[in-house]
Amino acid sequence: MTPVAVLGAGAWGTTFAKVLADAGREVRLWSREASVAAAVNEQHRNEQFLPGIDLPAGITGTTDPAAALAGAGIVVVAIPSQVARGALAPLAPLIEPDAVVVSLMKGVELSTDRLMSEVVAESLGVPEDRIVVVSGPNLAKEIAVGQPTATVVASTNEDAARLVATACGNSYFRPYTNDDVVGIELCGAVKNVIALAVGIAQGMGYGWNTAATLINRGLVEMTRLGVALGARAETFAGLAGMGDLVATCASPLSRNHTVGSHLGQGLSLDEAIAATGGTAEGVKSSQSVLELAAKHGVEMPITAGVVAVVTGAMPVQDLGPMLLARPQKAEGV
Ligand SMILES: NC(=O)C1=CN([C@@H]2O[C@H](COP(=O)(O)OP(=O)(O)OC[C@H]3O[C@@H](n4cnc5c(N)ncnc54)[C@H](O)[C@@H]3O)[C@@H](O)[C@H]2O)C=CC1
Ligand SMILES: O=C(CO)COP(=O)(O)O
Repeated sequence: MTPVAVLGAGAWGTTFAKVLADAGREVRLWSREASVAAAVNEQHRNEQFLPGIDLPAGITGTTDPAAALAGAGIVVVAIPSQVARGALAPLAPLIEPDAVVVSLMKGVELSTDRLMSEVVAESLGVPEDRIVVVSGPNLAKEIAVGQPTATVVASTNEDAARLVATACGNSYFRPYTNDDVVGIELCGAVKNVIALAVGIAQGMGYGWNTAATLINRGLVEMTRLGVALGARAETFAGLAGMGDLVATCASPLSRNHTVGSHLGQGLSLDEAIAATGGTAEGVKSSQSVLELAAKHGVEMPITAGVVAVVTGAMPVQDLGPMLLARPQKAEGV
């Protein structure tokens, strides 16, 4: 078995490295922070991004991308979506010619509206049949302590999906394969936007009826966009769609939910992001998701409302009244 390289040693990159190591793989974890790489090697810890978790000895930290990538048959990318292209492009010559590249990222690139599988393929020069995406109800802090969960491993190439599923499946992490890459990626990106909306509502003091309404109508609008982009409607009812909506919209561990909650309590966007810490992808991806929707003539009212709030075009108190004032209609996608 070849080693696995994980690029990005944040909360999820480090946790996924642990998942792989617990599944028996040798893992090289590339970090841009020398202190993180040193702590992984010397203390088997990453206190900066994943505090309190002991990491297996099978994970080696490095700041040298060549050392991480040499001989790696699987390369996992866990870098925030908006900086992924710039971070990955210089690494293209270092990727092994037959390596499978896995995106763990849940966002859509601003200004290009590209999905992360497209960003990875373009920036690393890897063909679509060697790209895999992993998405599901996967809150890093729960998985890092071994709580059971499932995920979806998606690729247009079934062999590549199986390779990655075999590499990461262990006693607490259960992967299901899927060939609907576009659908799985949209699930991951749009659920973050809906989690912002639910967080806002809960921060304003609203309860579970409001949350359930946003989650369910969020599912409808993410499905509508997905179908317009060629995804299968049933993908959105699966783990990466409904499953991750439940996890992200309900858990205080979600950074997107937390940013939303701070906004609902009256903090400014900058204050909400600072008070949350970590990467809340929905803040920027809400804008690229809405642009994608506009290009395809798809209506996404909750996403539009979140964009209006995070761009400062609408006060947070107006989000609910705006959504409820929309014309009545029949239920359905
Ligand atoms: N944390 C979680 O529970 C989950 C996160 N994800 C997704 O994984 C991706 C990464 O998220 P986290 O690891 O949680 O973020 P994080 O905020 O914990 O860590 C971000 C990591 O990216 C690195 N980084 C930032 N800018 C960089 C650059 N320009 N070049 C190289 N490295 C850079 C940081 O050094 C850090 O290691 C996001 O797309 C997120 O939506 C997906 C599932 C679960
Ligand atoms: O994607 C996640 C859970 O599946 C993590 O959500 P946050 O990025 O909102 O923390």
